[in-house]
Amino acid sequence: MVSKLLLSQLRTLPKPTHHRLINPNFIFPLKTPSPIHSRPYSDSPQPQPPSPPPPTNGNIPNKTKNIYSSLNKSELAKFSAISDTWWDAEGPFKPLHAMNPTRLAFIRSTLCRHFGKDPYYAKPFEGLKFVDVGCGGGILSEPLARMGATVTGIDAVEKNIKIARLHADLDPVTSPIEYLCTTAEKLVEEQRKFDAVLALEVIEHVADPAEFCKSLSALTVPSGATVISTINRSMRAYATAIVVAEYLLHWLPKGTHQWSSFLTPEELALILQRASISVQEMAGFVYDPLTEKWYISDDLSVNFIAYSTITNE
Ligand SMILES: C[S@@+](CC[C@H](N)C(=O)[O-])C[C@H]1O[C@@H](n2cnc3c(N)ncnc32)[C@H](O)[C@@H]1O
Ligand SMILES: [Mg+2]
Repeated sequence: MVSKLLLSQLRTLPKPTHHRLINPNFIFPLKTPSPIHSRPYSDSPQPQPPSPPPPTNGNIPNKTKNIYSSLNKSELAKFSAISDTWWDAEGPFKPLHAMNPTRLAFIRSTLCRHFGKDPYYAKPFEGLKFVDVGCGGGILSEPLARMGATVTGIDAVEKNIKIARLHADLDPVTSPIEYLCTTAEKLVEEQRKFDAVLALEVIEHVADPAEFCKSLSALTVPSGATVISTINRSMRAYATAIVVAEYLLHWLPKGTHQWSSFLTPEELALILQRASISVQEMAGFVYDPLTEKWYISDDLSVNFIAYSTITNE
């Protein structure tokens, strides 16, 4: 009976496919270092890299301006459909709520070290400007604001930004958060700069991770830091983050993640390096089903996070 139920759940499971970075149709300049935005950012005409490959998988083409767009329409539709559940700790974002204390511990420790702040102080990030790229309903932006940061939260889904705004306005400590429905590349065009740029669990949902990292780099001040988390493209991640989390335990809606969109830690480090970002520290997040808690670990095989700095070339 149980095995029949499991089989019926697994029948619709997609098989792992090639990652887009190794997909022959995906043009990734492996040999020649890609031209990177100049720093400081200038909107005067710059030598332009060759046009990106035509968007696939629902990516939104930007024909009018010929600028890169990180938007992947089908990925955004998934988040739009569940936007009203952001603050339901038992809903589809349960894993992010559960992971939040652990990832905030990593952020507090690495960024306090980076900015020479006291991690034991209640508001160590006072005086620093942070941008939370792909902020969703604000479950990371809010604790960052509580730790004293001046936070801008951006998301491409309008409904997410509305939820984030409503929730932040419930508390005077979080109400100063600036929430914008926009993209990292648009903020780059506006020449916005931040001390720390965070994009947690977003890169696996964007149209082109390498270009996305260049935008994150361009948003970071030269002495700043970036923090990126995602899921490793390992068989273990396929088994746990997709088969178990989506198909067996229903923590996330089926189809939330495409295994082929995951990056290995090495691939992430490589595309960050090409965006003038140098990884300083990586850590894994491991779930313990007995305590139902997430822990920081050296095991990068499923969920992992990277703290990086800007390289001054
Ligand atoms: C898994 S959620 C992560 C939310 C938040 N960073 C966190 O960890 O709590 C991914 C978010 O990224 C947003 N997103 C996806 N692609 C985006 C893009 N190209 N630009 C901005 N936001 C994007 C989605 O709308 C969604 O809210
Ligand atoms: Mg994700």
